[in-house]
Amino acid sequence: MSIFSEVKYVPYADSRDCMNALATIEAIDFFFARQILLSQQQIGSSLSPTQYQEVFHVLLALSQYQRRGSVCIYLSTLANVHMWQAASPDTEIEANDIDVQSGSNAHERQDAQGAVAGAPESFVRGFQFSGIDELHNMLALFTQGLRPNSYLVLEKSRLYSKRYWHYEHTLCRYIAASVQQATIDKQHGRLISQQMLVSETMGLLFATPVVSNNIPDLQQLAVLNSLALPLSIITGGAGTGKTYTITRLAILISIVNSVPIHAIEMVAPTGKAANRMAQSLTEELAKLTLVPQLADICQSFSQLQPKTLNRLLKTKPITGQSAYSAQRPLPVKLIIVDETSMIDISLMHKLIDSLSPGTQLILVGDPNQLPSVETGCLLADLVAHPFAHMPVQHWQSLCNIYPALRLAEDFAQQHLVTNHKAGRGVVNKLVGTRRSHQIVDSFANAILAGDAAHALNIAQVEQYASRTMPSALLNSVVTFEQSRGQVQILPLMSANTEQSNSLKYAVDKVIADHILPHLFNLFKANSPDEAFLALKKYALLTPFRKSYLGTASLNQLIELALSKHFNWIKPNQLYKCKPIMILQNDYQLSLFNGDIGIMWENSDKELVAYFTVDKHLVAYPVYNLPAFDTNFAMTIHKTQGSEFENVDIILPPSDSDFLNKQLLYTGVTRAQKSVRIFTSIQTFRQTISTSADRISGLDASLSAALACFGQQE
Ligand SMILES: Nc1ncnc2c1ncn2[C@@H]1O[C@H](COP(=O)(O)OP(=O)(O)OP(=O)(O)O)[C@@H](O)[C@H]1O
Repeated sequence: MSIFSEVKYVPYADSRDCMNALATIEAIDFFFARQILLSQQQIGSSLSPTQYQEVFHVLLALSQYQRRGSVCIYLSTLANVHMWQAASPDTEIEANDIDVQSGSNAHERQDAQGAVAGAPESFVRGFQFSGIDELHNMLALFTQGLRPNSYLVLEKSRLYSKRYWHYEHTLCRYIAASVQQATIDKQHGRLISQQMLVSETMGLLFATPVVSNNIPDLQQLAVLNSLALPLSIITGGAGTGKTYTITRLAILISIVNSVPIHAIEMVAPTGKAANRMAQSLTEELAKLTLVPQLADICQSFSQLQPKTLNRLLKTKPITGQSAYSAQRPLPVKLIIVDETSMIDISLMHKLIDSLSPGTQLILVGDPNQLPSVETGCLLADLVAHPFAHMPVQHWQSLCNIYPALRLAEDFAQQHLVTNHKAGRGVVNKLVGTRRSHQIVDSFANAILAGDAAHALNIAQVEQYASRTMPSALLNSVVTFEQSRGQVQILPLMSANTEQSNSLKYAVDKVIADHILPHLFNLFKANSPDEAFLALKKYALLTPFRKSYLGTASLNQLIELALSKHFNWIKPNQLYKCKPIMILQNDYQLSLFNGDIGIMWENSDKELVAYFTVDKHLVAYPVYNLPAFDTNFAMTIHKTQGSEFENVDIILPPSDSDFLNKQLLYTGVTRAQKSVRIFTSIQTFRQTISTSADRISGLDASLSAALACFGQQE
């Protein structure tokens, strides 16, 4: 490619020029699009220079969508759209407010404000895409001209990077093969011959009947259903009894399907989640071991050590290569994966690729939580597909295995079974939290439903005077307070004071009035044990790590405020009772990214860090610790999988779709008793009307794969 032709087809001199012309585009998008265009050797053969320039913009969009977690883009989302225009002047002023006060860099500003600050409006002109037919023809011609090992795939109107297309297709083929009706029927046939064993074991595992008042117990139904399926998914919100259910399911599978303990693996995406799975497993086994007939099997199950998915696959940290693959499959018969919502498409592909034929896979998680940090939102996509629902013949097979279910026939007809031909009964949904306060649960569900009116109704909003606030950033900042079934809204600061014109004043006031009283309980602790109990009672969450209202800044502000009350507290230093969070996994020390510890003196009066490992307090010398941070405030992302009695969430305004209902739902469902959200009504409404939707082709690809296998049956 000569310099001359590059200038002709890449419409920007360099990445800076491109970023100046297109708001929210980053340098990496420019280099991605340029690389693909320039590696296209037949450039100029079938498309005009103007068309190549439009293809260049489609590639920019693909890069941007993938960077934000989508697996592909639909050309229809671009058709006739004018993208990447300048933001409105109002928004820019607001963004500048934050910039001045926080000193955050451009990237963080983008997180906090939707990446609009900086370039004057006249330069941020955006790009107008053509209609769908033109776009489709252009991309079809362009991808046809690509070399066979090219980076792009156009399938129908979905444009993928080849890697993601491959992951999605492999996954859909695996799923379709696993849930073929013939496979399911065969399993049911086998289980019917073991009816007695299933029935007796269920009676030992569960204290209540499988059907009461003609309504099935959803946990037991999930267990019976999953027993027969090569692939099943168990979903539910926090505290709906997922671990309770999978512990019993694993025992039942082990007994009925004759799976030895060494052929069972329990895994989670992070070390912290695996640790938590281990704790819940231990608790459930302790209860079951009281049933004499189950004591032996519980004893064997206590040897199970939940681990991270990468640990199971023996993935090398630097190369990312796993020891297990299609060539060397995992010697495992049953794999239960917890916190599946956090798993990205590439890790899931790795797991699927390394399964031995006949391995039973059970995916567990809450599809409404934040999607994975990397690409895709697999669990939510799978749950939304019609294959989730149970076909009539599947329900009847279950009733044959477990005749007691027939008492729930009417319920099943109304709520469970479907006539949809794609239905395979793969998803088992648990409902009703057994842990959180009912009002927290209702509030979280209203957030999820995007129902601002209902959520605000639950919160009993009182709005405060806002005329003294300086900008949209501050002018309706309020506090929602919700405790023990009550929800209040309190003013962030008293109105009509000179000082209220400052964000710093507002945040200091929230810290002094609302956050410190909770933290004082931590500093009353007389031992690390008591300190850990205090940490379970309260957590302060924010969406961001950087920016003025991010964890780094809040931790500093809180330390400063605390140092005025306790003269031995020195900001940025270690001191007794300081909470810390581990930032990277250390398998040897059994410390994992997201683990929370507390600084305390040991018997030699040295300051050491205490962590709870396998339910025991373990002291670590500070010099031995992996990277860690102060932890008075933590990001919502880091608290996924943790729970606290009372939770405060700081929700600053943002134009970015980074603030969305899944993020807020995840934060709110960390609370067992009460949650307060420091925000404005406007930001609250905007957050819950925004969804963290990521684009994938899973729905279409899975339907096509199911249809393909259906024809073979
Ligand atoms: N059917 C049941 N009968 C009695 N107790 C139950 C039942 N189901 C769940 N529990 C209890 O409710 C609590 C929450 O259950 P569990 O930990 O299984 O929920 P979870 O959905 O895994 O929660 P999380 O999303 O936080 O991981 C546990 O103490 C568990 O023992």
